[in-house]
Amino acid sequence: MVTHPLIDFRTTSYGGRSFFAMQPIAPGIQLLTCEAPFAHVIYKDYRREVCAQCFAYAASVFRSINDRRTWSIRSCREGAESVWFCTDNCRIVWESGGIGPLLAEMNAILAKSQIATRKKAKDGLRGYDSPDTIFPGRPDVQITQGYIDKAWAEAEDLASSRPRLSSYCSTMNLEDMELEIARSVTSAIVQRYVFDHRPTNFSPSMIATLDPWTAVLDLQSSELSNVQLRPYVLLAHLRVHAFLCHSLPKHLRQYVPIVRALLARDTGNSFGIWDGDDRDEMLGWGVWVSASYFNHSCCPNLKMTRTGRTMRFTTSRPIEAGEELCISYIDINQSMAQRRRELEDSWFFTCRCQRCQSEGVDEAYQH
Ligand SMILES: C[S@@+](CC[C@H](N)C(=O)[O-])C[C@H]1O[C@@H](n2cnc3c(N)ncnc32)[C@H](O)[C@@H]1O
Repeated sequence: MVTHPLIDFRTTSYGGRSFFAMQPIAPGIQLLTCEAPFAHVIYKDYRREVCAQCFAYAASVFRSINDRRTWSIRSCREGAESVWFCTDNCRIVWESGGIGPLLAEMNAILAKSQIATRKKAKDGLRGYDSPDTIFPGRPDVQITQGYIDKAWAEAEDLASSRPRLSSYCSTMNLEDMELEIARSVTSAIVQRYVFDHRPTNFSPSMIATLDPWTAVLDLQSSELSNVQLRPYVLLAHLRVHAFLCHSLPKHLRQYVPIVRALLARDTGNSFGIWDGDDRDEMLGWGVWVSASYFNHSCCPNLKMTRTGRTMRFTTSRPIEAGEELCISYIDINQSMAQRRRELEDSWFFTCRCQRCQSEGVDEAYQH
């Protein structure tokens, strides 16, 4: 990981690894830049309104002109889905990067595959939608790591037999959100493929980090907490895995073993792709790998901004030597109880930041 010379990376006593200031740092200093997400998806409803290269949102740019909501510059290649851009320059950058055009082809394959299986599902055929026939246990069992491992072992076993997989998947009615998850995972697979087949004169401008996969595996997994809190997530992930094994072409299928590791990490490490600083609309999500090492604080000292695909982290106040460098994962203008609930429900941890600790002490004192 490439970081600023003023910052150090070490383990905290309360919440895994984090960044710290090695000396006093003035406000407005940019400490980390993450070029591009390793995995990302723009939601279906926004795809014509969000530039595929820089994520500019048409409705924000043309706010004063009510009828202009979609971009008009389009890449429309045979065998690939149509993709929209805010400028010709964005289209040219996207087309020259190698990842974009391959991803558009893969997304067209996924969309076709989903339409075919959905039609059969509507015709009354059953397939992958009866989890108990494939996966061990029942929804009312206590979910342990062993339970999840067993379910994944079953899913991998299923994927190893092409006829069984085709029979299950041929009538699978993938939910819209599952397809978004599949697209996000596919963006990581495509990026990994392009990285592995990069030419010797390769320029890393479109690739998230120089060794993206090792960095992703190093991120904290929240698989168990996520599935314990929302058991339906396990089935959704297993369905996405089966769908990708079934739908992706052979040269990308070899990367499907990364699906579980990625899904285990993306919930606790992804950032929303928002329309602007006011965060009115979330257009999709992405994983900017090294940005995921910032811990949360309800009194953060860093501001996070996105310009195009790039995430930047800048000091928002004077920082002392040794101070932890934190961003906020949530809206910090909420009460302590609301903040705590949101962090526990969406991020699976109890906040131990200084503000929560002092407000917690105050609260206990009042009772
Ligand atoms: C996005 S990761 C941050 C990097 C993480 N510390 C690591 O070692 O990979 C989020 C995780 O960090 C920990 N964490 C972040 N902020 C925290 C906080 N304010 N209080 C307690 N744990 C926190 C939690 O374990 C949470 O699931």
